[in-house]
Amino acid sequence: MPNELPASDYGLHQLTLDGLALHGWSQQNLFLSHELTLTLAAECRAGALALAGVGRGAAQAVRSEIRGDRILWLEAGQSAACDSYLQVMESLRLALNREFFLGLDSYESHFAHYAPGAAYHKHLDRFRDDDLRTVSAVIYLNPDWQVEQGGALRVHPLDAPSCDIAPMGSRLVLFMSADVPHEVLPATHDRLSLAGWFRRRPH
Ligand SMILES: O=C(O)CCC(=O)C(=O)O
Ligand SMILES: [Fe+2]
Repeated sequence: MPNELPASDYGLHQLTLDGLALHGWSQQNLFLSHELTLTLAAECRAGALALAGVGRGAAQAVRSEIRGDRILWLEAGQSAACDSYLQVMESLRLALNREFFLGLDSYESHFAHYAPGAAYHKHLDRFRDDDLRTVSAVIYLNPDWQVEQGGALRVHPLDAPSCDIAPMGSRLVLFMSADVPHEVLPATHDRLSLAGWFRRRPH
């Protein structure tokens, strides 16, 4: 297809899309280039991240016993690396729409830093008053992560036993925001990521 950006330096695999359709979630290693992952990790470390809230709007509150990460929302133009990442995710949005006709029309994303011991209890990525978040995407920014360091994303698919995914650098995880409960287990080391949500058009 001419005029189309590659999904990333390493490319989106058809298997990743197939897994999402079949099981409601999937993962792919080496989704971002090593170089882009390192640059984004450095920006995440240097950024002014703030404790994340739980809930939405007026009901939002910091409940660090439920959710212990610090976050920084991304804006277009904030850095060349963030723009490269957003471009990769734009290609992913188009691929998801082409494959599944989801009508995804935007993407929102933030850096996240879980300090050692921080966790995020089991939840769904949907708010009671906002059902537009459709596909969740997490990319990890930890180049030398060891499984023993913990910090797994534990997904709880409806039709299968739960599964732990280590937050390895450049790894992408996709899941259906409304269908797949998940949690972040505490780690012994700083755990960096970019978390984001493809939103569908309101009906
Ligand atoms: O970092 C992860 O693995 C998942 C984060 C998450 O569930 C969220 O931010 O909603
Ligand atoms: Fe989540």
